[in-house]
Amino acid sequence: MISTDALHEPERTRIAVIGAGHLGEAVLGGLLRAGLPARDVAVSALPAERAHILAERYGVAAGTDDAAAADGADIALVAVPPPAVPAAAAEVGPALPEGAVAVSLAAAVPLARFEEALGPGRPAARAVTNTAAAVGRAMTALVGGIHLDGEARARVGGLFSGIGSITWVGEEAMDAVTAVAGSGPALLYHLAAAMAGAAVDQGLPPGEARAVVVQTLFGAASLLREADRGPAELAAEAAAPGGTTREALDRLDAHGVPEAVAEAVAAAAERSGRLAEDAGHR
Ligand SMILES: NC(=O)C1=CN([C@@H]2O[C@H](COP(=O)(O)OP(=O)(O)OC[C@H]3O[C@@H](n4cnc5c(N)ncnc54)[C@H](O)[C@@H]3O)[C@@H](O)[C@H]2O)C=CC1
Ligand SMILES: O=C(O)[C@@H]1CCC=N1
Repeated sequence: MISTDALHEPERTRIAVIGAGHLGEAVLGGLLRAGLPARDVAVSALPAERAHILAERYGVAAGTDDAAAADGADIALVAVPPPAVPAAAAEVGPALPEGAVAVSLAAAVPLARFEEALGPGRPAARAVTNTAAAVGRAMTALVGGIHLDGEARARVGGLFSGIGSITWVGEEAMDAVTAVAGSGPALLYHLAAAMAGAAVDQGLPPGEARAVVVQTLFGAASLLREADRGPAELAAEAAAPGGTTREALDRLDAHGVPEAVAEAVAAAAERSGRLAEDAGHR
């Protein structure tokens, strides 16, 4: 009897991850966690030992050949360092099947440069995402290329929606988005480390301090996401007149912390612009 399983198989989306370092692995892990079958993923990573580790860890096909990973993929995610993007794209573009989409996850590299390296007519997009993809909580900003039609746009949007939230933006917003969505998690980890260290100074055991800080950040982020009030109102609600929170907020303001955060974000955005200039992309 002929098996009809194939007739009932939901449409597959085969994914290539080109360059699986910190970000590529986070996205890979998030996609698998969201239900993408490992058999539908091909990874290209350097050096060969890294590819071997990823194959063992995730049960995916992994090697060092970008074109081999892209061959047969519906969507190729290019997560190599910015200077390596043009060469990787030149391998990936010709290897992808007709209609398949290439997405650059690299900071700074303009979409037009990525499209040029992929070759003529290739549907493409640029994404800024972050390592919270690993737990399905990424923030991803997407820019669509000139050959990305509505169907392909929906496929790319759907893929990134599986690992967090998405927004489509104009490319002029990408330096700012890179500073906030890309670099932002590290700013918050930096803050978390300072808070945990301070809690230890105040007498909490390190394990306890970490657990308290993590749940506090998680709770605050969750409330911020769900409440109908913004961050200033939520801060005011937590700061009773003459109380402890007011004391702490006043100290942060006296040290210019809001200005320092603004300066840090501006520096990251400016660095994103300079990265592109240094690589001759602007
Ligand atoms: N780490 C992060 O949180 C974020 C990173 N990005 C972007 O993602 C890209 C990767 O960043 P990270 O993962 O942090 O760097 P990483 O250095 O951890 O990973 C890059 C990986 O690409 C590999 N590689 C280089 N050329 C390759 C090629 N031709 N084929 C296959 N693999 C190749 C390297 O061996 C390395 O393992 C960068 O373009 C960065 O701007 C963007 C947003 C956030
Ligand atoms: O630090 C970087 O350059 C990358 C891009 C945004 C986050 N990480």
